[in-house]
Amino acid sequence: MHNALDQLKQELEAFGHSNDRAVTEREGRMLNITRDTGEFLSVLVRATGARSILEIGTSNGYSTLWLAEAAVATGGQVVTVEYLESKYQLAAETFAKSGLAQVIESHNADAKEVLRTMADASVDFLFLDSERTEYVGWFADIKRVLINGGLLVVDNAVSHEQQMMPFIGLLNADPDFTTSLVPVGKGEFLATKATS
Ligand SMILES: C[S@@+](CC[C@H](N)C(=O)[O-])C[C@H]1O[C@@H](n2cnc3c(N)ncnc32)[C@H](O)[C@@H]1O
Repeated sequence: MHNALDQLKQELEAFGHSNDRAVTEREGRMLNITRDTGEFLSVLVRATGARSILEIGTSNGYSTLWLAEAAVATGGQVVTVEYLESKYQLAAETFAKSGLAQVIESHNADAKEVLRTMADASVDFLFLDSERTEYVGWFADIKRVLINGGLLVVDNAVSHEQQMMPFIGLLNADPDFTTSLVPVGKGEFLATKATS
């Protein structure tokens, strides 16, 4: 374990917990993934050898650190998207301290627009942790940008089961996806694309 990086992760965990306890308004909350989800993402990126990694929902960059650390191991790159300027700036500070900035491309943009302009089959690994009510509308582009054999991981599949149902229903009903719900953290829904 890289000590300075782990120290930064621990600081962000402590900040996220205290901030989110004190702040009620959603835009001011960090809503970070849990540490075990970070570990799980790290294993998945390494095991799949993913190089082109897209994260939707940066917040202050905590989950990005786990993805970027694994991307170093695979020789990959993480593109991360956050539409709130304030959180994009917080994430920039996180990345500058992380020693991982060289593998992170951070965008202050609406994920819908980023997805719309991305090339077909350009993403190996997509981590989706954003505005859940938007996911159904993004489904066609998510499917289009994933490579054959690519992996989609969606956070909050257990913590927000009802809200996630329409999107998970789409993935489960699509014969091009093989899916699994994993009870790690807030519930990670995995969908791998394999079109013939
Ligand atoms: C749950 S938080 C992400 C937490 C982050 N993945 C982590 O674990 O550190 C969701 C983030 O998605 C952002 N977001 C919501 N809708 C978005 C959109 N349409 N495009 C880009 N970002 C969006 C929110 O501003 C928020 O910061």
